[in-house]
Amino acid sequence: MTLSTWRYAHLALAIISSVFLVMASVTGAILAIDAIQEKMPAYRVANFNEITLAQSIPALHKKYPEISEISVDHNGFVLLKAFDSGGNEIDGYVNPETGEVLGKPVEKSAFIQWNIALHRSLFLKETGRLIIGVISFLLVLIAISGFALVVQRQRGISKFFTKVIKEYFFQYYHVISGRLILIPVLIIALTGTYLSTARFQLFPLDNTKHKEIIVVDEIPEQRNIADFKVFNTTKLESVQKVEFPFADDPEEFYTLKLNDKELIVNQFTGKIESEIKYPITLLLENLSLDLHTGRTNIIWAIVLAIACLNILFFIYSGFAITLKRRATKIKNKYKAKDAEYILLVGSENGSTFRFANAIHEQLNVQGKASYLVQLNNYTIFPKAKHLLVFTSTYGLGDPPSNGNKVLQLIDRYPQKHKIGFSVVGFGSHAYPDFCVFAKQIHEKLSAQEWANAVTDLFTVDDKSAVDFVNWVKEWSAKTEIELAKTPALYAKKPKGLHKMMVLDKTTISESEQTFMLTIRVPARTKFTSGDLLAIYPANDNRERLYSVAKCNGNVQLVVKLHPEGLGSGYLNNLNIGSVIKARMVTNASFHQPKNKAIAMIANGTGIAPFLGMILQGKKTIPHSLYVGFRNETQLVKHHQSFLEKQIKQQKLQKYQIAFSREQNHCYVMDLIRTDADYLAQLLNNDGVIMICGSLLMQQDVEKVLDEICQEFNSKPLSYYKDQKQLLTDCY
Ligand SMILES: Cc1cc2nc3c(=O)[nH]c(=O)nc-3n(C[C@H](O)[C@H](O)[C@H](O)COP(=O)(O)O)c2cc1C
Repeated sequence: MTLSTWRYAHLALAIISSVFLVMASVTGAILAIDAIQEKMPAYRVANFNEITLAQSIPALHKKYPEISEISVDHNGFVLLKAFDSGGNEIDGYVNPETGEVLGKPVEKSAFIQWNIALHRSLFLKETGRLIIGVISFLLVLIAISGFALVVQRQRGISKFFTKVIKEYFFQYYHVISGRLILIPVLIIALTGTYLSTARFQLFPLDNTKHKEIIVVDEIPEQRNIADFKVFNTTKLESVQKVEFPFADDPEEFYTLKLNDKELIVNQFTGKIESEIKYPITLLLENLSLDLHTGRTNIIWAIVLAIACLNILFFIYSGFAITLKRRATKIKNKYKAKDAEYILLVGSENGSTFRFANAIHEQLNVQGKASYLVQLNNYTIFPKAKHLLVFTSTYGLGDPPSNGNKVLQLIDRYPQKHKIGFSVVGFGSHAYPDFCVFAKQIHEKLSAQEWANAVTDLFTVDDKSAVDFVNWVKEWSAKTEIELAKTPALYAKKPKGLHKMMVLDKTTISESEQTFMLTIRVPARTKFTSGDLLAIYPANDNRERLYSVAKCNGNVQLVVKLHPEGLGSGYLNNLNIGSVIKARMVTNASFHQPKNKAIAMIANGTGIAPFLGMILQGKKTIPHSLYVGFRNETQLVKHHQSFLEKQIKQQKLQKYQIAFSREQNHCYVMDLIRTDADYLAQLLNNDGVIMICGSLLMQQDVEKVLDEICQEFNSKPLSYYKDQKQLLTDCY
């Protein structure tokens, strides 16, 4: 069967059974937890597996002269029904070796009984049991089709447990957890199905009865139960129930109901008078019950509980995968017969549609008659000038399911006039057959008389917008049709954005092109100085990142307005009270090291994260700052007064400012040179240097620091870099 057939079978079965499966999984998990709990007051004695009936029965008789029955449940608890020598009735769990009463059997709570009824029969009696039986069987089929899908995805049974390539969260964990929990799910499903069939007596019944017993042996004078062979060879663990003889009458016997057979035993001689072996169907029913409920083994009960919860995750993630696949809507303004640009898309999970749609929309905006269609809808396109094929590859270089017929269709529908074509393959180098199906289409089209290749085959690895733009540039140049060439436009839209409000903003002027913004982030946002704020100024996927200071729980940015700057222009246009959509990006490699002396080096807007780090600093840890600006502007004065305040509060040990365009022309490198001794010592004493600002400044500063390290510490700067004593965030 092909991948898509298995996939449709898997999906159809899941849809049909999902509601019942959810109910059965939830109640199943509750009952599995109940089975675990049931074992908690442990009435099972330590050497239970060793005790024989010959040891237990005489011991119990000593304490309880009148015993009617002993039963042993699936937990290994021994339940005694008897009267003691005082004539008191006993009905409880006992120690089988001493007769000590350990506890009373407890009835299942109403809640658990309600769950059992729902799980077994949906409160619909026989009809419900039938439905549950069918659902169990569907679960068997789902597990089998799921197994086949994993085998196909991993390319063979032998690679079943090899690495799964992560495409996205739901797809990845659906496969990963599916592989791990497949066997328990299959066992739950098979045993559930068997229990239902047994309930409806689909297998022939075994009505074997004990033969009529005629006792021929004489009654011995002394009866010694401990010597009965059958009691000596029967351990408690293989016993379900022992029914005791009513009276000292030769017609009364012991009835031993064991796990696999039933025996009638002479109460005077210990002779087995009759034996019935249970039919295999009954043994299977008991085994199914043990496996389905986890009643005999706590570890298995835990596995069952996990498997039930996992079924819920399968259902959720399975539907999330399907919805993602189906989310792609095709909107066409033109009909196939009128269109000049035919965009044929082969896609399994929908991502290739995103790229094709981006081209389709641009052609439409330019008034070109574009028609987007799935590969399998290939037909005659009477007015087509350009055929663009965008297709992914699956399995062993196989087509995606909406493109599995296209190679035959190309043969069946030869176009009637010359058409230019171009093929873009979407695939992943993680798979050995990279973009093989796109190659096949390219070759197929190249062999058609009517087809002219406008470009060579282009390939896109792992949905790379940059790779895609390489094709856009080439096709656009060849056809002279203008298309957007910024990769960000073809990349995935950002997710997880939060609303954030502008609390404060300084203004710019002719002499001051840098401004400061204070933004309130949602209450539970975790961030610290040195992290980045990601904004999307054009409401598309173009992202701009700004290094932040954390001041009183708010984000503080220092931004320089660039003439054509997308991000800086957007931020500058915001007013106090404006709300933006943005997200915080953790920048762990530029977090303030704890309990270490720090020298901070910055130029221009690079001061931003340090303003927060100084505020967050401790009085006992020395922090120093070296910063360079062009001119002494209003904002710089604002920074100065902030730094003075921090010096007074002992959060900052010292700071120095260099102005490159003021009279004395000083650069941040000059400040570092004059403090060489201090910085060399700082590094020697395990301190850290942090640099934030322009890449050019970083290069120059690192050069000077290297000279200092060589001169004072006889070590290169790279030594301290390796020790993580030099942290940088430059742009
Ligand atoms: C199960 C599976 C099998 C894949 N097999 C291949 C393959 O054989 N060759 C390849 O180049 N890419 C392979 N890929 C990667 C996809 O072709 C690639 O992610 C593509 O961008 C998906 O596009 P779509 O979302 O439009 O289907 C495979 C992906 C998955 C999930």
